[in-house]
This record gives sequence, C-alpha cells and structure tokens, in this order.
Amino acid sequence: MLTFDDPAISVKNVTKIFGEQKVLDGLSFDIEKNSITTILGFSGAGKSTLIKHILGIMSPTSGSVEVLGTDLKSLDQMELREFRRNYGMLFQYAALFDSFTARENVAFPLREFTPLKEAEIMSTVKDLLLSVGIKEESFDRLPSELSGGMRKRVGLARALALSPKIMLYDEPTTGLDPITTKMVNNLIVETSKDKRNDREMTSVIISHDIKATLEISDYVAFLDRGKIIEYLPVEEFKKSDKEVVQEFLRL
Ligand SMILES: Nc1ncnc2c1ncn2[C@@H]1O[C@H](COP(=O)(O)OP(=O)(O)OP(=O)(O)O)[C@@H](O)[C@H]1O
Repeated sequence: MLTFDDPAISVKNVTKIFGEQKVLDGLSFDIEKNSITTILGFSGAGKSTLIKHILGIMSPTSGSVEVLGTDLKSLDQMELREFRRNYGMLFQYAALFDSFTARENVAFPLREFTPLKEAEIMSTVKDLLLSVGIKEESFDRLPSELSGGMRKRVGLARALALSPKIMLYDEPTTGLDPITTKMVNNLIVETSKDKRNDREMTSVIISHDIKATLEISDYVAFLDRGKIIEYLPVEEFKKSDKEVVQEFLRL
C-alpha cells in the first residue's frame, strides 16, 4: 500500500455499515498532496460512500478520515461547513442551477462565501469562465442553451471559484462522447497543473470509466467490496496481477 509523508487525505481503518451491509470494510489509504488520484471500482463497490466520508457528509461507523491534517470527527457542524470551503466538486451532470446563467452559476459561491464586491465578483467570474474555455458570448446563456461539454466547463469554473485545495470529480466523463471526454480530461489535467505552480490542489476522481482516467492519473486505487485491493502509480497499476483488476482493464 502506498504511504505518503504529508497526505492531503488519510482514511484510517474506516468501516461503514448500513443495516446488515458492510459497505466500507476497514479501509485505510492515503492520497498524496497535489496528485491526481483515481478511485476505480464496479458499481456498488462503495465509491460514493467513500466520497461522502471524505466530504464529511457521512461519518464512519468506526475509524476516521483526516483531510488536510484535520480529523473530520473533531469538527462541529459549523466548523465542518467552513471546512468544506476547501473542497470543489464536479458531478456527473455538472449540477448547474437551471435558472441561472453561466455567469450567475459561477458567481454563486463567490456571493455566498466571500466578502467580494460585485465588481470583483464579475471580474473573477470572467477570468474563471475564460480559463475553462467559455467565450464571453456564452456567459449569459442558461444551462439549457449550452452543450454538455460547455456545461461541464461551467461546472468546473464554479467548482474552482473558491480555489479549493481538494477537487473531487464524481464520474466526470461518464456518458460523454469521446471528444468531450478528451476535453474534460484535458481540463482536469490543466486545472491540476495550473494550481500546482502557485498553490496546492489535490484531485480525486471517482470513476468506472477506466480508459478515460488512466491517461490522466498519477495514482489509481481499486475499490472492491469496501476494500482497496490495489493502489499503485498508474503505470504499475496497468500491470497489476490482480484478476479482478485485469478483468476491469479488459472492459
Ligand atoms: N444511505 C444508505 N443507506 C443504505 N445503503 C446504502 C446507503 N448508501 C449506499 N448504500 C449501499 O452501499 C453500497 C455501495 O453504494 P455506493 O453508492 O457507495 O457504490 P458506488 O461504488 O458509488 O456505486 P455506483 O458506481 O453505482 O455509484 C450499495 O449497495 C448501496 O445500496
């Protein structure tokens, strides 16, 4: 198992039980700061449950999750809400507000969580949208007037608005055509690299789209029935001798 001196995320012996079902089973692993790490697994393996633990939306039945050196258990609800400003998240369907334009969607977290004045917000929003490749002519369009790929870009701009230290991607390319998948992958890498220069950003991708994520990951973990059964730098992961991993790689 990979270990890191100063991990961004440290999952320590986490078990999560729903009724009779053990969904996470004594899970322990670290995620390196400033890396792109993908957590792969079949449907039902426990990926979403794990992400919810990293976000502090769910608490473990036993064990602990440390993010940026803080044990999430030690935070009360108010502190946890404040702590979540460290996170950015891009969901499968980008989850934009339908009745807000692209500009308003990206402005939302800045209005909600920062003391910035309107002119500063508008200038930050412009920079963010341009940085993900949205042209000014599209700033005032509603999500329904944008393509799927453009919605992802706007979703990414919104997720980056508060300069997150931890960026979580939940199935970022599932259901997208190959060209849009490539575009989203490039954006994930560019975003991660950009941020590496001047500040910290760790990217965690949850996916069952192995082909899309292998190209861009530094590390890959394979979650199977609540346990990490393989966790390696990407090139070594491809050569894993675990039967279930090879089965997954052949899909
Ligand atoms: N709140 C809950 N209450 C009861 N069971 C749950 C709850 N959340 C998840 N589960 C169960 O935990 C198991 C793992 O679910 P989870 O959504 O974490 O898997 P996943 O790997 O993300 O799957 P998918 O790729 O299909 O999203 C499933 O059997 C699910 O039914």
